[in-house]
Amino acid sequence: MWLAVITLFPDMFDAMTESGITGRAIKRGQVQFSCVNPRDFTIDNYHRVDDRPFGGGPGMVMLPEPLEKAILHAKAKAADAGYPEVPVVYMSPQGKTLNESGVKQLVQYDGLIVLCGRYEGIDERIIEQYVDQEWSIGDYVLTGGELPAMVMLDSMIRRLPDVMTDNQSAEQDSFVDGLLDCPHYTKPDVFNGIAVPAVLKTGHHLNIEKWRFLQRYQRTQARRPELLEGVQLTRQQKKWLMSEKKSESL
Ligand SMILES: Nc1nonc1C(=O)N[C@@H]1CC[C@H](O)C1
Repeated sequence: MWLAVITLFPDMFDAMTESGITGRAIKRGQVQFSCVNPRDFTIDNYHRVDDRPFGGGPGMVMLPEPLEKAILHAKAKAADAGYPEVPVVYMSPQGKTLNESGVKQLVQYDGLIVLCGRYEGIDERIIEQYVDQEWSIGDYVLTGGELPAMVMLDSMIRRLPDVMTDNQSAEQDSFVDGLLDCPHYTKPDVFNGIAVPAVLKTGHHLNIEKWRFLQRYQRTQARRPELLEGVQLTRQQKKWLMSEKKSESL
């Protein structure tokens, strides 16, 4: 996957490119990643990238010209790399709230240009002319779009084929089928007097699968009941649920 991030703070992305599973995917060439800094496209002596908002009010707004030049530069780089049609995604609280289905949609693209705002945001005319999708990581305001971009890109990169090894599989993640994740345990058998649930040590894979499903269903029911509306249970899961409800009613 070809990725370019337009940001005034490219060094922030070292957290994603220099370590972990995302860093490994980039080093392996599974992801081509680069940053484009709008400040490199300024023409004034002060390298201005922002100015005061028309109509007054607090804060500053990112100037459209450096952003336009940075976007066009990123599009040209993508085309040179063999990706002529790369969507531009702008991270903003006004965007659609990112969730697992949004990640699944975004990771289908061959390439993406991610635009990170700062200050009060960017000139609206850039959004109107160049932004294809606006995405938000939640209803709160941050100082910049860089952390939201890293959150979104992290969730996308881990879903690319062969990025996660078998035992890091993304298939059993939370939300992958609409349910929250089950509890996880590792050594030691007893920690601070609390033992690992016995079923997990039986080696009986079907019983373990049943236990994990019931834990996920009950945890979702207790913490995020609204998620259950979109859950499609398998025949086996419905049977497990029925038998659990019967045993509870006894
Ligand atoms: N929540 C979010 N999800 O994506 N982006 C944000 C976010 O708060 N962006 C900041 C708003 C002003 C500043 O320009 C950057």
